[in-house]
Amino acid sequence: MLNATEKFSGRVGFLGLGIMGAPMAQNLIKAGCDVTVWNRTKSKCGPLISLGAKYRSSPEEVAANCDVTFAMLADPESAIDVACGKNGAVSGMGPGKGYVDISTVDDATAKLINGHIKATGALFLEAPVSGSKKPAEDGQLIFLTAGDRSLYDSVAPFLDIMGKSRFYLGEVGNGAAMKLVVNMIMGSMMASFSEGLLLSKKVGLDPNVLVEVVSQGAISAPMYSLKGPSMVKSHYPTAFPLKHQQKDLRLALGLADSVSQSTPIAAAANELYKVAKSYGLSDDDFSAVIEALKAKSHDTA
Ligand SMILES: NC(=O)C1=CN([C@@H]2O[C@H](COP(=O)(O)OP(=O)(O)OC[C@H]3O[C@@H](n4cnc5c(N)ncnc54)[C@H](OP(=O)(O)O)[C@@H]3O)[C@@H](O)[C@H]2O)C=CC1
Ligand SMILES: O=CCCC(=O)O
Repeated sequence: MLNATEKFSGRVGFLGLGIMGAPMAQNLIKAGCDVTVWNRTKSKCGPLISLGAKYRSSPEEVAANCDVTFAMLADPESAIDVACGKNGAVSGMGPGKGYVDISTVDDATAKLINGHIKATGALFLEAPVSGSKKPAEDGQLIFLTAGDRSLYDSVAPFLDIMGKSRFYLGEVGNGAAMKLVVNMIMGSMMASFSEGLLLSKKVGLDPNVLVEVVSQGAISAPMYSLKGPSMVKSHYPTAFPLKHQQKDLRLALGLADSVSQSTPIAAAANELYKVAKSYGLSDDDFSAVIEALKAKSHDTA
């Protein structure tokens, strides 16, 4: 089993090589880690194999051949399937091993996977991340972890390759909850920003100037400066897929419901993302939510 003094010497598995998983695994390889990859669509493993990664043909085989296995999957369904399904990672786990799920899921999913992993004698850590495609490429992610403290300590050197900071939040479920609260705020912020861009244009202002004004004041956020100029041009190059933002709002609303917390702004934002999905924008960046508002006001400019 890995420990903090055996920096980078353990065998590391990585399941899920999408927008986030691929650059995260790449950073581990570039740092000299012994990485074995698997992805549902095998072709995405190619570039990482070229960089030195090993390949195994199922999550089970990856887990069986690695000390610690990371998973970065789309949603609760895929996270459960890859961990607990046929030839899933659980089948290859056992005492001395660890499973770290980085996917954004709800607390019930994190607890379910934790239960299956722990039943094998292995350790479990949930570790969803804040930060998008570029921070993943730059090793600047923020890890929101919870679960087995000893696994957290063991994998800290790997988290530090992929990220700039890490939080340990205690019981399994707290990582998912923190991530969902953060993304609930983010989804509402983007919906509100979209309304502002369209309103500024409708009243004859230059939305590019609005972006500049916002960037200099108290509501400045990197997200606005980063996405605003493209949104003005109706360009939505995908960093965080809109379908995932809507999934996170849906899960956050479920979390709020479970504790009878009122979240009317997030609920309204969720409806907008659902409209955007119905327009075929699921795989565009989540900033494409602005298109839902354009259609509502019959403004296609
Ligand atoms: N993009 C971002 O900015 C961020 C995303 N996240 C979260 O990270 C996770 C991954 O995001 P991202 O990389 O952007 O997403 P992508 O959609 O790019 O990648 C999703 C990954 O999940 C795999 N997958 C999907 N369904 C299944 C399934 N049924 N069985 C097996 N594998 C499956 C995909 O495999 P395949 O290649 O075969 O489709 C792919 O590897 C999500 O939970 C997202 O919410 C968190 C922070 C930032
Ligand atoms: O889950 C996606 C988060 C994107 C970000 O934090 O920029």
